[in-house]
Amino acid sequence: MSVQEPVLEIRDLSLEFPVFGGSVRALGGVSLNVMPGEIVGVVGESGSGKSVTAMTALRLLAPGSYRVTGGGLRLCGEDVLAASEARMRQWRGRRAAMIFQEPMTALNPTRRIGDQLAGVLRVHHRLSPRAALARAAELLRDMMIPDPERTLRAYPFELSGGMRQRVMVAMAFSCDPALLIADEPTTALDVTVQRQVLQLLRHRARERGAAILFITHDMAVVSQFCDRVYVMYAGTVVEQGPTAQVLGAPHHPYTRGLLDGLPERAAPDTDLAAIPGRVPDMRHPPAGCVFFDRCAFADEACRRRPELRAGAGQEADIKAGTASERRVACWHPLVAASVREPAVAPSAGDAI
Ligand SMILES: Nc1ncnc2c1ncn2[C@@H]1O[C@H](COP(=O)(O)OP(=O)(O)OP(=O)(O)O)[C@@H](O)[C@H]1O
Repeated sequence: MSVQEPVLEIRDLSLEFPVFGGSVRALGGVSLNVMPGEIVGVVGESGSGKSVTAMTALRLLAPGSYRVTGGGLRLCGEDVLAASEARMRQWRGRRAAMIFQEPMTALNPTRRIGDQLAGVLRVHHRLSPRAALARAAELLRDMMIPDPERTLRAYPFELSGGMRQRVMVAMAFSCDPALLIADEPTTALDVTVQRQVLQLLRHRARERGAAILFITHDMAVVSQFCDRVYVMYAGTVVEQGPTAQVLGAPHHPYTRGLLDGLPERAAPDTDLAAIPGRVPDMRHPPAGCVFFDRCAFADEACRRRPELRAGAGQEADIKAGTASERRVACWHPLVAASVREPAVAPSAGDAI
């Protein structure tokens, strides 16, 4: 793999789940890439397709439960959809490792932490039991776990949520992957512990030169943690770009809606803004803009599907090569639309 090649490259991926009487379109032409060492966020409400994107990168969805209807993806330059299952087993952990939200479901409750961590190390690095345990202790120390030897002797239920998540991160790093895929890794933790785990995760990734694909519904976490961000809605990317640009001046009304829901953006003593309406039923995906039903600026033009393109004022940046893939899928991006009145006033009673 060359230095310039993405560790993960998803191109126009469409995927559906067959369900009784039809199918659910989970992804409708998603393109996304992660360069070596980058921390890339994927943010959106529940049901927007974040987890399906993450799971597909490692082909972790149950075989036979889904259909890829278009596009493809490459991990470290090689085709994930065409790879054999034996090849995928080699890639999982080594090329990309997954960190899940709830470590209790990923860790075996009946085995000590040391056995589980050393087990992974022995398989992947062919270490002796003694050397594997020593390496496991080192990995825990790297994650700032006090008294690693004691933690190695513990069962998962004996550890706090924050410690279990640190163990999961240590395990994810055990095979030195080029990419970590973290699906809501700290959602179950309180804010202080969440921050500690994220800082450690980022520090370790930077140290090892690993990239992170970070799945979350939390814009605040994206702003603290990610270099670039993809905003997903109803199985599509509606906006993408460097985090500071996207969060500093969102072009898509949906991104703006997510940001307006942040506590620090709300005026004191007011309710948090919520985006009116609900995500479309993806058994019958909308033909035009996926955000049509909930968008205050939607008009007749929006009955056609907008492609991802450079936002208003970006053309010069693109020519100069400084646009860093800033894109928005909207017929009325907010830079232009902010001077207009909404076409339809959102109904407050419909808030989710
Ligand atoms: N096994 C499945 N069968 C049918 N539909 C599914 C299945 N898994 C996911 N979906 C559908 O695919 C779409 C995308 O789901 P996905 O889990 O990726 O969303 P998400 O953004 O990760 O949401 P959350 O934050 O709640 O996990 C949703 O419409 C979901 O209902």
